[in-house]
Amino acid sequence: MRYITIALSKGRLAKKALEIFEHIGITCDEMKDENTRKLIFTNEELGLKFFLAKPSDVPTYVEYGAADIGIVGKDTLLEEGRTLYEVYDLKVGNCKMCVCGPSSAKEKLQHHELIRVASKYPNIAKDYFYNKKHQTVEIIKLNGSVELAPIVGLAEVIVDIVETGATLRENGLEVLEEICPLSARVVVNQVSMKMENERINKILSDLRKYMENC
Ligand SMILES: Nc1ncnc2c1ncn2[C@@H]1O[C@H](COP(=O)(O)OP(=O)(O)OP(=O)(O)O)[C@@H](O)[C@H]1O
Ligand SMILES: O=P(O)(O)OC[C@H]1O[C@H](OP(=O)(O)OP(=O)(O)O)[C@H](O)[C@@H]1O
Repeated sequence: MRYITIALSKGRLAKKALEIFEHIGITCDEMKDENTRKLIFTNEELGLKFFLAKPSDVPTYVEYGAADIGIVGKDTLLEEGRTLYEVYDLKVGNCKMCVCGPSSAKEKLQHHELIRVASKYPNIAKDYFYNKKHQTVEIIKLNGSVELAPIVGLAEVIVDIVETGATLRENGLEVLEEICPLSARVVVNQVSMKMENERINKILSDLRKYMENC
């Protein structure tokens, strides 16, 4: 029997995803060992393989069929723009994508001034400013600690994830505009959905039943 392969996003979402899979009888104890350097894990009994990948790579593995199913944040899906089926909202990892900055940047946004926008998510930032707001801005790609950008004068505002708001508060920044809500999604390779329909649909319907009873 062919294995069904599931790609999980390393970091925040992996633990939450593994917990949900455990509730529907899909376990992978080996993967919980935080000291392991192993990259791929097999549950022979269930005919499943799991692997952990960098969140931004999960949609790539799923689009190419190296993984049949993926668990990934909506932010990553929007940013990567891959061709796959987004089938289910797991309603965990809830946060939102926002334009943030010091309160002094509010007016610049309102007056559509030519500002610099720093983000780990340049495509989301472009889509928001160019297509939704019809505002010309300069987008600067960063890889983390994006809140630094307005503090040190690299950009007037940032486009980033806000969950509790603590990072913004502690750095004298605030949400200036909300772009969209985010959460973890289940995605499926388009060919696998047809070729392995029965087995994939069983996993999806078990997930759905569990989530409905939460
Ligand atoms: N407070 C939060 N900050 C960032 N991401 C969050 C938060 N809450 C939930 N998420 C979700 O978790 C995912 C990111 O997880 P995590 O922060 O562990 O990875 P990362 O550090 O962004 O990965 P990378 O190594 O690619 O930079 C996001 O894609 C998002 O969907
Ligand atoms: O609203 P909060 O609860 O403070 O969470 C939001 C912060 O968490 C994330 O950063 P992360 O910890 O992933 O580090 P990074 O900036 O290096 O990506 C995100 O980019 C924000 O900075």
